[in-house]
Amino acid sequence: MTAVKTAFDEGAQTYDRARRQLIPCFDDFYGTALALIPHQPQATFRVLDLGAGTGMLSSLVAKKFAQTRITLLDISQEMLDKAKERFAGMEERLEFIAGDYANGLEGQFDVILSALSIHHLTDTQKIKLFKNIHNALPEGGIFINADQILGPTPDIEQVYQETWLRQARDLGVSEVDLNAALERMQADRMAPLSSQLEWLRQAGFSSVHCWYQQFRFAVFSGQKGKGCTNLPT
Ligand SMILES: C[S@@+](CC[C@H](N)C(=O)[O-])C[C@H]1O[C@@H](n2cnc3c(N)ncnc32)[C@H](O)[C@@H]1O
Repeated sequence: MTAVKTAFDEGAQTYDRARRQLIPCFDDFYGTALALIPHQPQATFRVLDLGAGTGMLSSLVAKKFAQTRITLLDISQEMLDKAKERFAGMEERLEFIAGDYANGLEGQFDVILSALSIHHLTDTQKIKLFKNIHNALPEGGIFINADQILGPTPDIEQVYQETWLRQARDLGVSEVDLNAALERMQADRMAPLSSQLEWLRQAGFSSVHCWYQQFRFAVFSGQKGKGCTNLPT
């Protein structure tokens, strides 16, 4: 995990500026994750954002759900420091924890979500994390993961990678930001979507489903208990 921490500590200052180019489907990707949260805008509930980084996803949650308490967990203190700047004035609703979620989770949450982070774990660590997430949720609680996935075959993986590079360049990403992203991606441990959905089922989740995919980018979830409780219809 040291390589991941170092990569994000070093990239924290410039991380935000190329997000919309590096995630060509930005609005649908984050928007789907947000739409899956099974609560009314005025509801009070607890959210844990795994690998929250500079708070991109948490900020969307905080804006849509004005009463939530959000815990931002990240291994990089530098990324969390940028998140603190983003949330200046809202601190009473937020908790910032510097730590490695592969080492276990503390506390109970109604919604656990993550964006572009869990692909840094090995498969064994992902399987363990999914179990720990299930344990940290109440009945009806939901886990939502918006992440990069590995192509299920080498030729499909090549299409994912080439499509991503072309789309990012078409959107005008600078070579500096693209190279920084490619450098960070050296530490990626992506897994195919089908494996991850199976690991969620094995961890005890129901209604395990991928709700959105655009080549490399997928949004999938599982609920604890009966499943599809209060999901948007
Ligand atoms: C690509 S950034 C995504 C940040 C944010 N979720 C977003 O959507 O912009 C990945 C983040 O995950 C964090 N991260 C990676 N592995 C982690 C781990 N095992 N424990 C905690 N944070 C981790 C990194 O430090 C980094 O801030």
